[in-house]
Amino acid sequence: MTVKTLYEKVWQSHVVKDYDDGTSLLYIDRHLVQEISSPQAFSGLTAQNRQLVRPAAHIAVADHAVPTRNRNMPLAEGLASRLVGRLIENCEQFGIDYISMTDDRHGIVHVIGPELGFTLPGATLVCGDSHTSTHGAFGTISFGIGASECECVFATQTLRQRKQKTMRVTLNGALQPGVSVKDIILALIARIGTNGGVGYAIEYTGPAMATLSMEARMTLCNMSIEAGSRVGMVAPDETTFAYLEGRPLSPEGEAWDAAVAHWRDLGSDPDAVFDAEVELDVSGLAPHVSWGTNPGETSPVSDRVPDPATETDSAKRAKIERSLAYMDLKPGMPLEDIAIDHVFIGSCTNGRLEDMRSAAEVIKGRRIAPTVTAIAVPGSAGVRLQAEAEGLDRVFTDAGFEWRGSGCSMCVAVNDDRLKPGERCASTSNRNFEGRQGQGGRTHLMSPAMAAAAAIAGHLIDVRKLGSSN
Ligand SMILES: CC(C)[C@H](C(=O)O)[C@@H](O)C(=O)O
Ligand code: SF4
Repeated sequence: MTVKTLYEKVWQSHVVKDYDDGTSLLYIDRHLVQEISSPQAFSGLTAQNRQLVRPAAHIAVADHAVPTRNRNMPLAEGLASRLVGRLIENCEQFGIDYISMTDDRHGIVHVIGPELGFTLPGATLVCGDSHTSTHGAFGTISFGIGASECECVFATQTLRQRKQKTMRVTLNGALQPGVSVKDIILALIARIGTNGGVGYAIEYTGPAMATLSMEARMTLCNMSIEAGSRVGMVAPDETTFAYLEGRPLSPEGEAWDAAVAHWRDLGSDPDAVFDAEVELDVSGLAPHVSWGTNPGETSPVSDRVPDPATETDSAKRAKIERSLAYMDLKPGMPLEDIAIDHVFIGSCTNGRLEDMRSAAEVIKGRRIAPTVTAIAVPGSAGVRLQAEAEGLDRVFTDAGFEWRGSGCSMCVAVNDDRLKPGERCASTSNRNFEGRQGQGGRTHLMSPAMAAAAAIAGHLIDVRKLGSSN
């Protein structure tokens, strides 16, 4: 028996057929469906008069376009009502479980998959959404697919794919207080670049990794795609099993015991060889913020805005110049001098309970700066309800935040939550592309604690400088 990595084990157990060109037909266990990427796939099925081979393998939810306010009101005519209406019709026609906006299971696809126990170790899971890498935190091969691939999964429950190379990212040391997994992934992307992971399935491992909660692991795997990697994975361990036990769709009784026994064997063999190795010591890591227009344009918050004049590579220099022009930043200014207008705490990267807790801890007993508008948007109704049970909603609203209903919201500005041209936002989301949070809007990516600190200070600031509020 040859030694294998986690990725190779899960891959091999799903191969239906290997082709001569190096691709394989993979069995796909599960498929999450959202309103933006599915209409074309459903139309394709209808046009060819095809049915789903396994309707129970799919769950649908509208997360991108739905409003985060007034959720009990009918949707006003517009994009959201068209997209949601179409998804409901399609789910009825094809027999898919549709989770409505007012359902307690509602949320961003990548938040509810794990919450429901739909995401399981050793499985293959796809979604027409690039942040499907999130689910790899469970030792799942999960990746984003295009509309025609969604159609293929609906009709055949298989996909023809090329196996990725493997990259091991070893996280050494231990995080200091005030520093979080978001800082790890931002630092990693700054180091390897937004193309550094292209063609690789990343496995995160190492002493710092082992101590991370499932929610933190999801944040890590979520942003693998921002390093160019479609797949990010973590080997299942006791933390994974404890998270999944008792979830609505998790196996039960003897099936649970058998599943755990299988999942324990999924970890990479000790002698397994990876195509690429990256090591990161997280001990001295400072909180990071992005200053540019891709997630790799990120620095420790104590740094200054880079000066393009010091960059010798002309293409890189031009990119920095363009980023600074769009972001309206001056070379050499301290990052902490950047004043912000908005704060967004949410998204499939950092809209989970621990994120809400960590932001609430910073703002408790404080008020947001008078120049700032701030929203906290739980990634799911489950997160919202649990946060409310802990009184976190009051912590946010007492500080001047708005507390909203679940969805993608200001991460992508497909609904009404968006920046106006020229506005600047401290955001816990994953993408800072031009116009991402609204046309002409400017995004600085950071952790929930750092975004909370920015809300209080009115500008970017190292959360560790704020000290304790009470
Ligand atoms: C709308 C969707 C297809 C898109 C994605 O693929 O990721 C969105 O979720 C995003 O984050 O940009
Ligand atoms: S929260 Fe943002 S990144 Fe995640 S699925 Fe929604 S739009 Fe995409």
